[in-house]
Amino acid sequence: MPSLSHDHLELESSSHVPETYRWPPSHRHDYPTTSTANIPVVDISLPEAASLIDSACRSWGVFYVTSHGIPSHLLQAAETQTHRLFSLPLHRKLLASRRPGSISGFGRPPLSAFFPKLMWSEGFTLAGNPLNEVASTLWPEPDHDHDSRSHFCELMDDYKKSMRDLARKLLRLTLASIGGHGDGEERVGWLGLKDQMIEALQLNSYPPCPEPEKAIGMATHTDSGFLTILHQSGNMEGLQVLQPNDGSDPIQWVPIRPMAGALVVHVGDLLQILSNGRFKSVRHRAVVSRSEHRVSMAYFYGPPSDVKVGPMVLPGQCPIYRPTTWPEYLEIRARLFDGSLESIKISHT
Ligand SMILES: O=C(O)CCC(=O)C(=O)O
Ligand SMILES: [Fe+2]
Repeated sequence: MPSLSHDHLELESSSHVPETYRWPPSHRHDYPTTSTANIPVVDISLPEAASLIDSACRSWGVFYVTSHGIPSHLLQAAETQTHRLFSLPLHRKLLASRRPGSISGFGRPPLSAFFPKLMWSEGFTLAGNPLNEVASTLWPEPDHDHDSRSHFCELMDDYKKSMRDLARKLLRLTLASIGGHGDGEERVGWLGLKDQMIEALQLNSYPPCPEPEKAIGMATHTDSGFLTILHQSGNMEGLQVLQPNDGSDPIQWVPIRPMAGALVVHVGDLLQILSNGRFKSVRHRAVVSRSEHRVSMAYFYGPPSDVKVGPMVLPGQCPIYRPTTWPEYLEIRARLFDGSLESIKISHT
């Protein structure tokens, strides 16, 4: 496989999509794309927010959240920082490359390993490592880069804190509807382990593509944690979700367009496990544009690393998944990818 730097040069300078990025039509057009669909919108200030979330997680596995309390200037400033990071020279970004076995750093998304072609994107994962360590790699000159560094750290810190609070609120509302009679939260001791919940911030950059119909920004996948909160560049399409097949509608790709004042929330695999299959993790992907440079910021939220997540079941129900920790589940995904949830199903025959 060509080196990342070589790929990147191709990405930046090409007037066509090189072979290594050219996806077979069967991958890109596996299902038709629709232009309209009623993606649920949940105003979390409403008294009925928990039941709206329950319905959204059961039907779509994705929803827009409004009244989330995160100021638009913070979202905008974090987006600007993301653009700044990706516009750094390649050699700087490569200094912060993801090391083997690590989640953090610059590079292709780990899910690349499961696809025969490369994706038209760059990613940067901020997970666990101190922000100033990352920032001093990207902006190494102590005097000249001091402001860039501290600005980046302050903003990303604020952004992560706001996302953490929102994710916690959303998870509480979600738990109210599983495990019976609103007692979900008391039945999961780990939600009290506030500081040990695991988070990761994934910054994605999708440069303009000369032949967008031949490339894919991010291939079809589900997210692995409980919830993902996604902010995307305003007025730029890219994210699509696969409409779940409820037997009546055909399976189709549905664009999740940016909505002013709203963030996008995805149900991840661990929430599907926790809810014993009541909620479905949403399959999604990102497509690219001929003229626009889109960025997105995905905040992943999950349990403390040593907590086994198993189904919360009502009396008389059987658990359909065996308990797993997030790191164990990531190991399974690294081997089986799409088959991971199926592989931890309990057979009751
Ligand atoms: O860029 C997007 O809209 C999707 C990003 C995504 O799915 C991810 O980072 O897991
Ligand atoms: Fe995702």
